[in-house]
Amino acid sequence: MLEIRGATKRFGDRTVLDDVTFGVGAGRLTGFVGGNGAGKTTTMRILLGVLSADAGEVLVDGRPITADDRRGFGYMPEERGLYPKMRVHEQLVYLARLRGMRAADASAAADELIERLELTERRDEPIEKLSLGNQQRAQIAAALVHDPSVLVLDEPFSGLDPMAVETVLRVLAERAARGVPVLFSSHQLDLVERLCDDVVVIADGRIRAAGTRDELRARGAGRQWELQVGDDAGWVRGLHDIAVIDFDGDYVLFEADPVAAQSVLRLASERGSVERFAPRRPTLTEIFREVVQ
Ligand SMILES: Nc1ncnc2c1ncn2[C@@H]1O[C@H](COP(=O)(O)OP(=O)(O)OP(=O)(O)O)[C@@H](O)[C@H]1O
Repeated sequence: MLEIRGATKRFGDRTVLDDVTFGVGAGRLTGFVGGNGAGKTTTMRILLGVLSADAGEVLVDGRPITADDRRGFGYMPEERGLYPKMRVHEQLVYLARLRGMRAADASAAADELIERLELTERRDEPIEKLSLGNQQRAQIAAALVHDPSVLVLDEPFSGLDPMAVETVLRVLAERAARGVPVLFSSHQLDLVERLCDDVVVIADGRIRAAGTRDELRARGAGRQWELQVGDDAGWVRGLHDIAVIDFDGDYVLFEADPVAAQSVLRLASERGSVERFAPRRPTLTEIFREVVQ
């Protein structure tokens, strides 16, 4: 378990992180979402120790983090940092050796990742000759090659095509399944919604929501309702204490408190058959919009 507690960071007189607290559980894929300038990169740099916080602490398994813990981390920084002239396999072996791996193990780990990330045909090409998407895959391989105990990845999916997203996701999910806490930032809420076990939302340097993906979605549930009736549902639009969001013949999506929603259901069943009546769980994008307001 990786945790950050009460982290505050100021640049000059600007507070860019304000009492940031959240955890990344062992074996959990945790998405870190927030708009431009929200504080994701700054938080990740503090987790990695490349930036120090003005207040707060970073913990591993409940105790203060050490330099030794950090040596075991895998990090994909915002400013991608591979050597342009080095060849992919050579680069990965070099990085793994820096982290103390034996030459044969480093080479085997590099080859395994090259295969898993579908870079086999680029194995011996210099990084600078690769397409941007392939450079990104090589970056991800660089973060993983020394078999890290924790993974912190800044926008690992940006610039990847949908097939590459799936490939990278499989590799990350596999690491998480081995018990590694995985934190990654992303602007792509649809991706986070699909991929993550847990979600942390940051805006203006403050954590606005954190929890399992399903908890977050359930939090927003209970206000929107879907009703499908046997014939025309137009009468719902004439009701007062509800707000119709979407209407299509025999279907209506509306916002209402639970009591008002129940009275809509009662009216509907008095009028005829009710095919479906259920609360609608909002998407992560909707939750995000709401919590960052
Ligand atoms: N070294 C610095 N000096 C001054 N301000 C900084 C510095 N680094 C970051 N900031 C400011 O801190 C705020 C948070 O930046 P940060 O890079 O953490 O956001 P982010 O959520 O990663 O954004 P993005 O999604 O755009 O990368 C921004 O307003 C940024 O301008």
